[in-house]
Amino acid sequence: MLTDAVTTLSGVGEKRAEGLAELGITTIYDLLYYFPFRYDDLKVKAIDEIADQEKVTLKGVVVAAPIVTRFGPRKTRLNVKIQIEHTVVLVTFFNQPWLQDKFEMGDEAAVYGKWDALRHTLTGMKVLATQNSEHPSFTGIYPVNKHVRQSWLVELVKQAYDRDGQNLPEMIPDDIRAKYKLLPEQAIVAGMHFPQTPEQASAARRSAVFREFFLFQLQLQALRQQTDATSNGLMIPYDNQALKALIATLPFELTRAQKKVVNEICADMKAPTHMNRLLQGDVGSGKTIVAAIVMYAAVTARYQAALMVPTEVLAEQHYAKLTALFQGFPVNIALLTGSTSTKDRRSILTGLESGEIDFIIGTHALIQKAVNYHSLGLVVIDEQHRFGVNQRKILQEKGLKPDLLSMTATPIPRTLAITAYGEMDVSIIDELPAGRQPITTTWIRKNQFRQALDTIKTQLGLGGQAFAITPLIAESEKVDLQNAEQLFADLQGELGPQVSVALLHGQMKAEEKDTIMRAFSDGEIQVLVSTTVVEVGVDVPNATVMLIMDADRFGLAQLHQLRGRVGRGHQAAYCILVADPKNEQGVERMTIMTETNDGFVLAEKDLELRGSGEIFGDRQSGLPSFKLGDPVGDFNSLAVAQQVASQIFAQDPTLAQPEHKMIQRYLNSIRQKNGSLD
Ligand SMILES: Nc1ncnc2c1ncn2[C@@H]1O[C@H](COP(=O)(O)OP(=O)(O)OP(=O)(O)O)[C@@H](O)[C@H]1O
Repeated sequence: MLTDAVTTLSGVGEKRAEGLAELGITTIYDLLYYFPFRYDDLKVKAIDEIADQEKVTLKGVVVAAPIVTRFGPRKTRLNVKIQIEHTVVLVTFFNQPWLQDKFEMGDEAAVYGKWDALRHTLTGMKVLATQNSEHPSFTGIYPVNKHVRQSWLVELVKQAYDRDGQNLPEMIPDDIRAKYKLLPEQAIVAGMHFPQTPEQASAARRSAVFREFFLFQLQLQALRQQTDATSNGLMIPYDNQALKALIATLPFELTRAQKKVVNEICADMKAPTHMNRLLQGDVGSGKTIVAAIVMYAAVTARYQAALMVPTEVLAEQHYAKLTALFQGFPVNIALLTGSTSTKDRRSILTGLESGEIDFIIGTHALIQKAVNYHSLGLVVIDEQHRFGVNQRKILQEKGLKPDLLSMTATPIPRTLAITAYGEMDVSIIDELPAGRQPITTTWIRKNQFRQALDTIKTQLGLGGQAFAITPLIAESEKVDLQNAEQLFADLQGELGPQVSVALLHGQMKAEEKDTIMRAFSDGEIQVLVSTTVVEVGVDVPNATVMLIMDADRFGLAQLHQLRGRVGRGHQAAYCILVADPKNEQGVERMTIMTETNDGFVLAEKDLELRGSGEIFGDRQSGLPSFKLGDPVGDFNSLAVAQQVASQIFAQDPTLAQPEHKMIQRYLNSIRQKNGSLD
């Protein structure tokens, strides 16, 4: 059965089951829908057919024995020459010295890698068996981990498919499937896992992407139905005088744009309709204070307000800020995250239920089953694309259908926003607070690193602080950490012991991260070396330098977010991108970063470049992330899925018709899965 555990398949022991669970696979169904993220075409090609940078397999005779050389502290290079007809090709493998044993002079070798047409060299990625007729030449590559290897996973999928592939329920109703020429489920699964040709894979992908969007849109529709059902939502009659009193205590004047959006949001909250509003504002435009003001509005009308943010670092920071802001005001604020102690948690839960706590700030800990609210009237979600629809839905159910305000720093076009999030109103903060100095962005090559050091030294001399960021390379946490540690050591060495440099990374305990962030915020730490845990929302106005290593590995939206961590005070600020881009796109991204500070311009460019699937890690794109589909590249599919899902709900609101039974069951199962997050 599809609901059986993967352990019912042969060969799945405890360790492997654990490894699979880490990948989100616990049942046969999960396994069958765990798709490759790309395909490698291992077919051997002739040299003159290969395009520059294309990934290909070359087969030839080893004509020079392999040589391993070391460079840098822990890096190696393995060179081997193979002859293909009359051409000798140099193949280089980085950091895989053990492959040396795979090459014998005079033997035939097949190597898969990336072709450099100019130099006639191949950067090797893997060595293939030369007689591999039983292995298909077109193979899927899956995200895996140390207990789950590619080849084993493929075998396991086959086993599951042979056993249960014919039992897959059809999620997409027949008429829709026929109308849009979509494959049935079994064909989707087979085509995604075992395609013979690129064409078969892309046909399967087309249907699989639609299916993914369709299921997502069904959830959006369910959420919408729920909020519509209370056709008159909450009326929050806030106390305008109290708001004015709060605003009067701020150390700055609100910008015109901030005043405008506060008015829009407050009017919406006061109206008897349900609020579903998106607040867009570029990095540093002052969204947090807007959130604080409208949350206070809810409190003055005796409702509770919740602020949900994507990381603990951010939750801590907002908590500290809001606590300071509301000193002297009758507001009881609490913080709830995954690392809140059991004792504190218990008293917070009691306080929320009794209504004693007015404001709660936290991560997705806020939607755990055990959390009950007394009178939740307003929910603010920061960087909503980091949360799933269902997580939003659960938070909604926890209150009296509270008003909802989502915040994002990424300006996405309205049609795209609506299609990706459902119908909503949009408020925009279109100006930055007065007195901000533009950030000067420069792009340097790695061998010009000295220049970056000079800027950092000068800025530290002026009393400023610096961030130094290394990218997350999802394939290996170990390498990420190594890179960050190396940069930390380099900077400490260069800047000398009188400068306090600290390292912050994703694998640290929340408490540790928090202590470091606080010390940086208080100016005790001058240089903070970090993996991208500081990317969103961190606010340290005294920081004036943002150094980003391997900047070409980031997408534009993410670079803009990172850059937005500086230039938040009155001093001039600098963003230094260090990168040796490997292709045109990388060069283009670096260049445009140096040309504009405007988030809107960058967002447009980002969407334009995304189409080609170039961007590395798009968590900052402001859009929900899908396993397969790309809301930009596959926009049409997303739009059709929305249309179809909304028609289904319009015709059959209770999903009682037989052809919608599967959909109803699916939505219920999702609900149960996420409803028990504890
Ligand atoms: N009207 C204003 N005048 C001066 N400073 C302001 C104003 N509004 C906010 N600030 C300050 O600007 C900084 C950035 O504000 P905030 O953290 O709210 O930005 P944000 O929009 O949330 O940015 P991000 O998306 O980068 O997190 C803060 O230090 C805040 O105190």
